[in-house]
Amino acid sequence: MTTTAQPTTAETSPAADRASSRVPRTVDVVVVGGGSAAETAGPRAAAAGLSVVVVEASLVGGECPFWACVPSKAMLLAGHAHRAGGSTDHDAAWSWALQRRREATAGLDDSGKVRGLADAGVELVRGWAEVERSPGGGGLVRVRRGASGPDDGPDDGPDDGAGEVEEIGWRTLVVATGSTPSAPPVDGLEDVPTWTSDEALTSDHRPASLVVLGGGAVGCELSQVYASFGVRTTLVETTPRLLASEQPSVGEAVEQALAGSGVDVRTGVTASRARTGGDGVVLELDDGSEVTGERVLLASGRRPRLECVQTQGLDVTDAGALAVDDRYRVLADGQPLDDVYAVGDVNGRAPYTHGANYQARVVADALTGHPRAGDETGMPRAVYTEPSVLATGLTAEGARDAGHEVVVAVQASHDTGRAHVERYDGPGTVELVVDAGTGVLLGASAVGPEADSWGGELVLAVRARLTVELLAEVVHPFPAWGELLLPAAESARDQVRERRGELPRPTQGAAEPAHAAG
Ligand SMILES: Cc1cc2nc3c(=O)[nH]c(=O)nc-3n(C[C@H](O)[C@H](O)[C@H](O)COP(=O)(O)OP(=O)(O)OC[C@H]3O[C@@H](n4cnc5c(N)ncnc54)[C@H](O)[C@@H]3O)c2cc1C
Ligand SMILES: NC(=O)c1ccc[n+]([C@@H]2O[C@H](COP(=O)([O-])OP(=O)(O)OC[C@H]3O[C@@H](n4cnc5c(N)ncnc54)[C@H](O)[C@@H]3O)[C@@H](O)[C@H]2O)c1
Repeated sequence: MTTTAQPTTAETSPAADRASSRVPRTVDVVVVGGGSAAETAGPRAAAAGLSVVVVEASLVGGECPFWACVPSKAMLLAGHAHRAGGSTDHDAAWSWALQRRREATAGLDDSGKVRGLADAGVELVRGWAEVERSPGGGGLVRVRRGASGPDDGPDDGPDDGAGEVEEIGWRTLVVATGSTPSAPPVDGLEDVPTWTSDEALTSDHRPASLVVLGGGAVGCELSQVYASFGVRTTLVETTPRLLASEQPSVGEAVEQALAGSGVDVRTGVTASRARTGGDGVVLELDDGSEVTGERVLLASGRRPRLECVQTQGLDVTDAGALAVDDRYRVLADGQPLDDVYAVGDVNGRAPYTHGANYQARVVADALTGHPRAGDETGMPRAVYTEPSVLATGLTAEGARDAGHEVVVAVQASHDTGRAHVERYDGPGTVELVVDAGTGVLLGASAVGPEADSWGGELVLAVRARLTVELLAEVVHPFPAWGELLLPAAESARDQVRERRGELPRPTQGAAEPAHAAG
């Protein structure tokens, strides 16, 4: 991300502050990083009467509204509409998609969000923060005004305080610095044209062809975006299937959907070398084959941003995230610190906007005198391809690792009233992971049109630790997509009953014949 934000009237004025900046003031809470997590935690703490400063080096709102969730969804929806319309005028459709993206991202203008913080009583300081902890608790942040990164010099924008260092004392620190794209170790990659998702979601350029490296959420979503607008798109994924951390039915269904959108999906192969040639870039794969494209889109994961606390003796997980306990207090030498929290992507536990927001709510409660443990049971994982994915809770492997004996029910069906009405014959897959003894739903995934919405029922079921006995009795309105859940719930229920030696009830089937009339 390269954008450096300019100050607005809602921010503290560096000129006015210059004198006072020599005498550090101390506030109750400093939040480093002004993304989703900060936008949730900051106003809640301020509403309780705490003095709160948010330090942001780039745009207030962080990744989600400007470079990630929002532009990618705008492009996915535009691409879906274009495919559904059947037009081959990709130029016109692309222009319209860019227009939709600009509207959705407010043209990369964060002034509305800046006003939101100010209205909530949160002070914003623009610049790059570095943290220092004091031995007795609390500490300082040093903010280099106008700098957007650790190695950036001051910019020469209208911020006449650019380059100044302001010190602000904190009683409690919340690290909410997010994550940044990480490039895989592929020889020659630094010498060929590449994009990260940040660049792909801000560029107006529609390449003739693209190689997407990585088949996680970013790779799947952005492959479908580009293929929808006529870009020859190849997706390369090391593991044997897409979305490999989910149950197998998820990746299989999404692969079918991407292939249907024109993506050439190559799984089980790793890029070993990149060179210029072909359409621009040639990527040599470890099975001896090659793929080419105008450029490579790096969708191979992200790493937490720890620069601001690097020298402060905080514990880091094997995955490079700040280690936290279940109250999101940061660990040092294995012990939680009472005055340092980490929320959002930087702790690596639930790297989604809703994950950041949930953790921030838990921490805001602690800051305002109501400490509690976070419970991420049922945290949803959505992928907004068409059809979309909603997964929650444990996979079968995760459940077994946690000591459960599991039954798994998988149902792939588009035989519902809704599919009939919408003439939909793509993937419609529900997979349930159930504790074999108790029948409690431990994890679930759904792939189908609008699964991100109707799959919410599975999120609630896992969070509330409901049984499949109950789930199989839930009635869905006809003709709603939610009817896809019934066959899987009944199958899981019957498997659990069989194990207990009880006779299975006769299943009724999700697809009532009424929809087939005529
Ligand atoms: C392409 C893409 C699509 C995505 N789509 C979705 C989606 O649809 N749904 C979903 O839930 N999630 C999605 N995500 C994930 C989501 O964007 C992140 O989980 C979320 O933005 C994390 O919020 P955060 O507050 O932890 O960090 P961020 O939003 O990254 O905010 C951190 C902020 O900290 C600032 N910062 C860092 N270090 C410093 C410092 N030293 N000083 C000052 N400021 C600093 C950064 O400038 C940044 O603005 C997507 C991610 C990508 C890449
Ligand atoms: N809808 C959403 O909520 C959403 C959307 C996009 C991203 N995100 C979040 O953004 C983060 C980053 O997503 P991501 O998809 O970049 O990361 P990821 O870690 O989920 O997936 C990266 C994939 O790249 C593959 N890979 C790594 N090196 C490779 C190589 N050399 N060749 C081929 N494949 C390689 C990995 O096997 C993995 O499957 C995640 O935390 C994700 O949850 C969320």
